[in-house]
Amino acid sequence: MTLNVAIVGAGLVGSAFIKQLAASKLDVAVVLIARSSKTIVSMDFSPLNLANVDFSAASEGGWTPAQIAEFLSKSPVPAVLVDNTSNEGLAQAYPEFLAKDISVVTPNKKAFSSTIELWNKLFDKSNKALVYHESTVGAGLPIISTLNDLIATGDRVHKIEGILSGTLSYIFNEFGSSDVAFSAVVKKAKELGYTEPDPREDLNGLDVARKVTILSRLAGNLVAGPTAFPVDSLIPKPLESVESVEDFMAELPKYDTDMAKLRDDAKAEGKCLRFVGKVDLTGTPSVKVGVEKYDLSHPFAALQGSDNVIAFTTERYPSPLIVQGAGAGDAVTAMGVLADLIKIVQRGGRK
Ligand SMILES: NC(=O)C1=CN([C@@H]2O[C@H](COP(=O)(O)OP(=O)(O)OC[C@H]3O[C@@H](n4cnc5c(N)ncnc54)[C@H](OP(=O)(O)O)[C@@H]3O)[C@@H](O)[C@H]2O)C=CC1
Ligand SMILES: N[C@@H](CC=O)C(=O)O
Ligand code: NA
Repeated sequence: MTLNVAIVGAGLVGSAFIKQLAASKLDVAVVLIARSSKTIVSMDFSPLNLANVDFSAASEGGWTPAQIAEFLSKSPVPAVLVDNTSNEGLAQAYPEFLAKDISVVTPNKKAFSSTIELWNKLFDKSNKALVYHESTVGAGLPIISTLNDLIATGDRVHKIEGILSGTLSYIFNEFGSSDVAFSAVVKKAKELGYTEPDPREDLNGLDVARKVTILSRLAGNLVAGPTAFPVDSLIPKPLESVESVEDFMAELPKYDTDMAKLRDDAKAEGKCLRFVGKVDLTGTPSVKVGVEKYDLSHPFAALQGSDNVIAFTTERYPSPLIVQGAGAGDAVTAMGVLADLIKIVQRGGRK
């Protein structure tokens, strides 16, 4: 076996990742699979059987990030943490893994949009372990790799602009093109697996703000974090203090007419609504996230389903380089995570 892998998180993305990994026959041994309260582990590093992941047989009790890092540090071959959770604590612990030469692959945006101090630790040149996070922006679409390649080869980014949320793309595509209620489309986006575990993180703009923070930082503009620039929220004011997701979803239909008015006003102008993120580095750097109106002839108006579209305007690409396609969903997100793991295997698990 070339590498030992711990998979933390076996929800929508994690389960799809396990299926794709099993089918890929990649030369790795999965030695730990964890959910929040159950952990399956092979203490002697013999490979777990991915065709039969049975949490019912696992003993109760989740492992802490420190326990997982300690276990992987004993691996006789290079080890990789695949974090398929949206957990903040695990994200904050990546430096502990990197310090033990354990590589990290993840679709979890939390670490990369956290403090600059954490960002610097993740990308410290002295780390021997590797960090790949393609699915943190645009799911499996080649956005992080494209931006990294542009920069590594000496291009200069002028602007990055796009629709970066699969959930909000789906909502505005569906809601904008029919008379369906806003709350019904939000519910459907959740059922389709596009939303964050808590869909309010999509609706309040924070998920897009996290992605824009990551893109801005990779382009060299080290914004302090996702709350350091203007972000529009689609959460009705009276629902901001609602505690549970269930109560929030139950209350949302009361505000359908407000959202319908926004849509109908845009329609009356011959326009449509889109939720966009922008990084502009042409003068004083600026970053923003919010709802904008677009002419129906604009490429952003013609998206389908959960499509994302990202336009990079650079010195070499004054007519922007555009990446477009499904930007959320279990299979397309897992594909980005697996492609990252394959890169780590190809590099032998170390820099
Ligand atoms: N869904 C999508 O389209 C996309 C998702 N992502 C990202 O992928 C990640 C996963 O999303 P998704 O699969 O939809 O989320 P889910 O809620 O379906 O799954 C999350 C999984 O993480 C587990 N988990 C949470 N906390 C811990 C912990 N402390 N220790 C161990 N396991 C834990 C949960 O355990 P349990 O099963 O016990 O609840 C669950 O299995 C998120 O970071 C999301 O932002 C990125 C791009 C697109
Ligand atoms: N909730 C996110 C999932 C991918 O990052 C989205 O809708 O884009
Ligand atoms: Na991506």
